[in-house]
Amino acid sequence: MKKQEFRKIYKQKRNDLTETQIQEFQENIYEQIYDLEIVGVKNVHLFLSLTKFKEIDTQPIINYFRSIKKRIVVSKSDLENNTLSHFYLEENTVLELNKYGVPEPVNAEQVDEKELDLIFVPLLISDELNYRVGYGKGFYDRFLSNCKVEAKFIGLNYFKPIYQIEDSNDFDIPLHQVIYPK
Ligand SMILES: Nc1nc2c(c(=O)[nH]1)N(C=O)[C@@H](CNc1ccc(C(=O)N[C@@H](CCC(=O)O)C(=O)O)cc1)CN2
Ligand SMILES: Nc1ncnc2c1ncn2[C@@H]1O[C@H](COP(=O)(O)OP(=O)(O)OP(=O)(O)O)[C@@H](O)[C@H]1O
Repeated sequence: MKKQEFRKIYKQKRNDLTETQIQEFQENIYEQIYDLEIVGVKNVHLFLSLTKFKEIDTQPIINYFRSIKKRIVVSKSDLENNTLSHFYLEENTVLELNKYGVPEPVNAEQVDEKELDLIFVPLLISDELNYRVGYGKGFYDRFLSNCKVEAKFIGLNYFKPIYQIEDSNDFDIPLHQVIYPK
């Protein structure tokens, strides 16, 4: 199957999850994150959840990394070019919803991609080679292609990877790992 079909199916599957399933899946995902090896990690990039699409709530992950003194970085979308720029998220950073409903920082210090050590990536579905399907604008493919080679990309999903996305292309950057409920 191709990206477009997977996108439709997994948007629907996510939408169909019950609140109880979501709670249970999230707890399992958080536990796996708390067990990650994070030697040498200073700056952790996270997405701020789009609640209308029932994305995994990243706030507990943010709280965890803060508690162990990592700095949190989040993005702002440029909707003309489908690119992201990145900013430190502090306790007092003001957030505003963009056109898509993604919370974004308004008064924050910018961070270069090359400063990021660990990047959590939103996705609808991934495959056994860790290629991903997102909402189809290529934001993360552009972003990850500018990160340093030592940076680690970890996808977060409620669903187990499928065998293969048939139409992955040269722009698609495979993730190093995908965390899903086990
Ligand atoms: N939390 C979060 N932030 C993120 C992403 C993400 O997947 N999750 N993105 C990951 O790349 C980028 C935003 N990408 C998005 C792309 C499309 C839509 C969206 O609402 N699409 C509509 C169609 C709108 C249109 O085509 O104009 C839809 O799918 O119904 C939302 C976010 C950057 N920030
Ligand atoms: N590095 C890049 N430079 C130019 N175009 C790109 C780049 N990466 C992706 N694109 C283009 O962006 C479009 C969307 O890509 P794709 O379908 O892989 O999105 P996605 O990974 O599902 O979405 P997202 O990353 O926003 O979650 C495609 O037309 C692709 O060719």
